[in-house]
Amino acid sequence: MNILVLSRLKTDEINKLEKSFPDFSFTYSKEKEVTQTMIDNCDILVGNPGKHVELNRPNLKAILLNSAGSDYYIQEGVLHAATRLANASGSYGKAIAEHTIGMMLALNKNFKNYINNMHEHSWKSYRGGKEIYHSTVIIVGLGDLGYELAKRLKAFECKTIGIKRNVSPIPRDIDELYTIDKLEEILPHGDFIISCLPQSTETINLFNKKRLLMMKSDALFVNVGRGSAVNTQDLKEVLKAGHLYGAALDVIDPEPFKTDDDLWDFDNVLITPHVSGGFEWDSVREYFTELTIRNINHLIKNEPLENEVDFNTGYRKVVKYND
Ligand SMILES: NC(=O)C1=CN([C@@H]2O[C@H](COP(=O)(O)OP(=O)(O)OC[C@H]3O[C@@H](n4cnc5c(N)ncnc54)[C@H](O)[C@@H]3O)[C@@H](O)[C@H]2O)C=CC1
Ligand SMILES: O=C(O)C(=O)[C@H](O)COP(=O)(O)O
Repeated sequence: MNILVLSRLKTDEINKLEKSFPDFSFTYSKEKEVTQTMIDNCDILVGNPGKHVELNRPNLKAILLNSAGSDYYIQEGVLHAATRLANASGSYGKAIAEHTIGMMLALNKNFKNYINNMHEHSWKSYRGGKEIYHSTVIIVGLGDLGYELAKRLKAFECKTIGIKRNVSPIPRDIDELYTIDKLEEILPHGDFIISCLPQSTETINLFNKKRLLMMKSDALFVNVGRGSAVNTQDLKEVLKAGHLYGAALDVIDPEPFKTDDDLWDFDNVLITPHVSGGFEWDSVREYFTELTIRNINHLIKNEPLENEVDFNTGYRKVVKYND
């Protein structure tokens, strides 16, 4: 079996992977440097190849993506019908929970202003702010990202409300769980609304003007899922009208975000360039390496893959929480 690895693993993780499958041959490449010959000679692809190579090839038994999102790969004709697809959900929650709490605090506690003021050596203070303590946090798209966040928000004594597509048993650290049809009923109750939604036909533009205005006028909106869930123009209009405490966006539509857009200049907005989860974080690489080993073993035994992507919904068939 030939395994082509594009993911940015470190030496220890590569050794672990190779030791688990001593009879297999491993090839490594950077995502952008992968060639068609490499693709055509491999059985299992680990990572996310770019659009410059043709993936609709019968030799590809499986692609084990290193992203949780699989938006591109599920499109009609991108993969051969025989190719199985798994995503990397479970890998990113811990890193993204820290980033999300960091963004919340940066806006709530005026850190964004204080950092700006340091450039001017200014002692100016701000009286306003917003506490996370005892607040109600609504997590829309409750999967790995949302659950790892909820777990950490319990240290702030928050009430956590999860919203997902299908009903399931209520996970620990989630106080209330609703399906997406209840979104409009729930939105007015949140002090913080966190979108962890995948991109799908159902989620594109979900946060439009009407739903943004349903949020409390001092709610903080955070997006760490996919930018397409939020109508950027509507968000700008709502913020300009003085509604919402602010917005923290690690993902935004479009990406990269236009340099001349005035949203960059809003005092109550924090934008990070889609960096909350990444392979520089140990937690991400560690989980992903173990997941990859488990999935190659599943392939050998012809078993269903962990995180196998459902081509209809665009995310994994079974959502598991990692505790
Ligand atoms: N900012 C970043 O760097 C990253 C962003 N992501 C994005 O976050 C998404 C979520 O990742 P995970 O939590 O790992 O996925 P997951 O598969 O663990 O959870 C996704 C959750 O979203 C819910 N969902 C899907 N469609 C929905 C809908 N229409 N309405 C309500 N809920 C819906 C599902 O029920 C599921 O519980 C990924 O698909 C990816 O697009 C993931 C990793 C990194
Ligand atoms: O896993 C995801 O989904 C993400 O957003 C990653 O952190 C980055 O994914 P790509 O931008 O490489 O698809």
